[in-house]
Amino acid sequence: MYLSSFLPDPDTKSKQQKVEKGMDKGGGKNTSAYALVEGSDILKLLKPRADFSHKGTYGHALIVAGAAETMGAALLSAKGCLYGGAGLTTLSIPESGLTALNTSLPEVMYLDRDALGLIKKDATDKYNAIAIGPGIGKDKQAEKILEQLLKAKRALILDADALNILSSRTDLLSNILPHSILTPHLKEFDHLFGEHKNWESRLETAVTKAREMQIVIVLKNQYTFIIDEQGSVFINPTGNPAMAQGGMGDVLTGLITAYIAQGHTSKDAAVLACYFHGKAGDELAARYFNVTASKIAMQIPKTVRRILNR
Ligand SMILES: NC(=O)C1=CN([C@@H]2O[C@H](COP(=O)(O)OP(=O)(O)OC[C@H]3O[C@@H](n4cnc5c(N)ncnc54)[C@H](OP(=O)(O)O)[C@@H]3O)[C@@H](O)[C@H]2O)[C@@H](O)CC1
Ligand SMILES: Nc1ncnc2c1ncn2[C@@H]1O[C@H](COP(=O)(O)OP(=O)(O)O)[C@@H](O)[C@H]1O
Repeated sequence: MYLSSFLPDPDTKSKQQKVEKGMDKGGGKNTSAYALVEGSDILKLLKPRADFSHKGTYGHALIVAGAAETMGAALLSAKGCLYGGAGLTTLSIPESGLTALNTSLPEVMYLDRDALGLIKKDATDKYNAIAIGPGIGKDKQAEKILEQLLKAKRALILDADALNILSSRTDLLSNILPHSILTPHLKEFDHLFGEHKNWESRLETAVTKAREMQIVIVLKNQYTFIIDEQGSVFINPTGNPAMAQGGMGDVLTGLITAYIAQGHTSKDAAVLACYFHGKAGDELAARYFNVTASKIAMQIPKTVRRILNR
């Protein structure tokens, strides 16, 4: 299989560039080999729910998201995290969203925005994973929250408006810690790292930036590319156009956060989340013409169970 099969550009130089099957064959330090994620890779990464385990075993995730008009993005991320199996999920939203949170997701806890300043360095507080971005907006207040979290010197999952803020505050990029995960779609990526004429050059930049910053980049599209800290590129084959609806990325962010909370590395968390997100969408698309983001989140435990039972 060739790289061009996974790119929307009809005419790309890399037509003859081979994509290997199986994650173990990912590109090394100085190569740009592409590896296709397969179900067998996912089975190797999944951690079973162990006997005698409890909520503490599966980590505590914190998601900083939402604003008055985009509270839905926060709720969808929290839903992704909850259904992704985090032991505990806490959502930091504006207080105006509390009733919506308590009525729609009673399992999820709330953290006041003012308490974000208490997040400690080096994971010495109770959160095993921290995500910021879905629906937080791009105003000064959102910028301040992002700056504050970056100061805590923790690896973060950065999505949506957090990426938009970084595009206009590029000085903050140097505060992103190694093993952080950036989840841009095409436009967010180009705003952040410059305009690209085609996907091949966009991918090259993603590889360079992931290596330079020692981060994981989840470059979202029909086939999402996951680029790890060494610049290895993993292509996610799951997902379909029935999933092209708002809020889908918010759920993905919650899922990634759930897998980090459960102790996976940044690359593995991103690979697992993208695979299951798309696979849930594929299962639903067999029955529904289009699938909503909420439905994807709720399908995740069934999808994971099915794959484990294979
Ligand atoms: N319920 C809620 O509260 C929801 C809240 N949300 C939250 O709101 C915030 C802003 O989100 P947003 O959708 O307004 O802006 P953003 O995602 O930057 O898109 C802007 C434009 O970019 C383009 N574009 C996007 N994807 C593309 C792609 N893959 N490939 C190519 N182009 C692509 C497309 O432009 P077009 O192609 O239509 O010209 C699109 O119109 C953010 O924080 C998010 O989390 C949403 O999640 C929805 C549910
Ligand atoms: N046609 C498609 N095929 C497969 N996956 C898709 C398709 N359209 C969207 N998605 C997935 O949905 C998500 C969209 O993310 P994003 O653009 O950030 O959405 P939002 O901001 O509305 O939450 C990505 O994970 C992307 O891979």
